[in-house]
Amino acid sequence: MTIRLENIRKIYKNTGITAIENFSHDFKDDRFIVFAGRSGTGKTTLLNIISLIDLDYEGDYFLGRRKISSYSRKEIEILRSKYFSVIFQEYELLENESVLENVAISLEKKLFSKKDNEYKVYEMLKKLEIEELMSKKAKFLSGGQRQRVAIARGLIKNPRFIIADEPTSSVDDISKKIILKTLKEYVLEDEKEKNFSS
Ligand SMILES: Nc1ncnc2c1ncn2[C@@H]1O[C@H](COP(=O)(O)OP(=O)(O)OP(=O)(O)O)[C@@H](O)[C@H]1O
Repeated sequence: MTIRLENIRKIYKNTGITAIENFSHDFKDDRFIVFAGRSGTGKTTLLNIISLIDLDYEGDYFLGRRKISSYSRKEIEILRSKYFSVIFQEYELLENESVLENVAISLEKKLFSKKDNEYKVYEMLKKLEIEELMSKKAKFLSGGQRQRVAIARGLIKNPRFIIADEPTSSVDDISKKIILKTLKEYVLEDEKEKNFSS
């Protein structure tokens, strides 16, 4: 599946700032893409548009063959939760819940038994090297561990697209390495596993 952006222009109405001007690109779902650029060049703005958080822009956005603007708000919400996982720098966890609960929350509970869910979470935590923290409450975790929990939560629902805005900017070096390795492996792994075909 491809995301196609055509002539995207974003003006923040409150300030009149043009954050994106005439941006066009095709994004394939089997690529690991990094946006680099000076502060204020529109990276976060673009990620918000791609992940269907910001719908207020000019230009066309195609998800697969269909234009996003042809869907209702409700349908867009469903698309967002089905196809995207978004990971921000300021990760929000349920502080009084365990790591297991924090990650399992994004699984479709009705599809699996509790035991199956636990196993899936365990396997994902293992990839991020935090399986030993499974029963620990979120409030007792370090910054790097918290971000790894957020990544596990994003990946376990098997999204087509994972959008991460500076996911390693405020974590320790070991967490940084593990996060990048896991994200790359996820993107480049066999396509067959992912949510339905394009
Ligand atoms: N909510 C907003 N309202 C008004 N202007 C905004 C808003 N968010 C961003 N901007 C402006 O849009 C431009 C692009 O900002 P954006 O945050 O997308 O850049 P960035 O490349 O992600 O920056 P950084 O690397 O510092 O995170 C900037 O000039 C910024 O001031």
